[in-house]
Amino acid sequence: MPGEPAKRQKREEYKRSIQDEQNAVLPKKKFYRQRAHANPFSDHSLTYPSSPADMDWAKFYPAHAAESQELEMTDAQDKSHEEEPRKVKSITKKVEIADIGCGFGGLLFALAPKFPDTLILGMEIRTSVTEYVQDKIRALRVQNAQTSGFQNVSCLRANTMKFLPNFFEKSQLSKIFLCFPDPHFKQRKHKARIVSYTLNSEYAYVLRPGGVVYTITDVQDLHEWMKEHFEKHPSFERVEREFEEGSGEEGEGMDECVRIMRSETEEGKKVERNKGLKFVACFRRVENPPWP
Ligand SMILES: C[S@@+](CC[C@H](N)C(=O)[O-])C[C@H]1O[C@@H](n2cnc3c(N)ncnc32)[C@H](O)[C@@H]1O
Repeated sequence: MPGEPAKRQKREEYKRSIQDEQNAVLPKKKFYRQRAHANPFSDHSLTYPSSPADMDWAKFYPAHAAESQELEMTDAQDKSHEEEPRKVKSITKKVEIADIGCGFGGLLFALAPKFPDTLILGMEIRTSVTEYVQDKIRALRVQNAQTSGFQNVSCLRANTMKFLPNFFEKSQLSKIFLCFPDPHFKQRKHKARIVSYTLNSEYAYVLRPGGVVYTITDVQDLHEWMKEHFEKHPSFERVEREFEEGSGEEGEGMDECVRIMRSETEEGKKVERNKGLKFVACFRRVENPPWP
């Protein structure tokens, strides 16, 4: 497209101008917009740890970094006469809440002050969108330096369909959010949906017993699909109606996170403006799934 290189250059210049550790200016979304869909099956040049223990979490949550730890020398290192033991910076607590396909991060920014003692992570496949969330987190941390606000939230680029267990250990998470996932309407594209029997087994692996997967969408067909795939999975059970909807007119008794994902996600706001419907379904990780 004519004018594309100039536009790209302008965006890059803008990003460079605000990506300063001490910059408190919030980024402008218009410089980070990107094609709506990234193909989860293509080989993006993604970096990911070979296992959760190899992840440098301190880089993402610097206020929670612990002293560097020396890793014990492996036999291989000993034999190769490596002089220096490998060092990793560890972290004082582990990520417990994951927002999968976090988009521009509306949910993350709303959850961070609600769960100040919990580490929250957004995972997003689109580069520029991830950069927006990272730049906004940096600015909010500078703005809230006095209270250490937003030190508990971070975002990284990842294709969760391929690499979720590379990031999290078994039973590490207490909550997983799947908010307004891409619907992939056509039948031949259903395999790109973020919910499937196989992927649900991965969510069950990283989620602790009693932990909850939160789903919301404005596409009824996708809602039915997510319900069907979680309900038939032995590791999950649907939560109580009150948890999802509340008991009265005002949604009294509705889980706080359901309330937040209905109102604070970018897509949730869009649906609200267009007076559309939102379908919510939440599933609890059961303690001892029945053996098939
Ligand atoms: C429709 S948007 C919803 C964004 C946000 N959750 C919200 O509710 O406003 C879906 C997001 O999921 C991301 N996504 C799709 N497949 C993904 C994958 N395999 N791994 C990580 N992110 C993915 C897309 O790039 C997109 O930003």
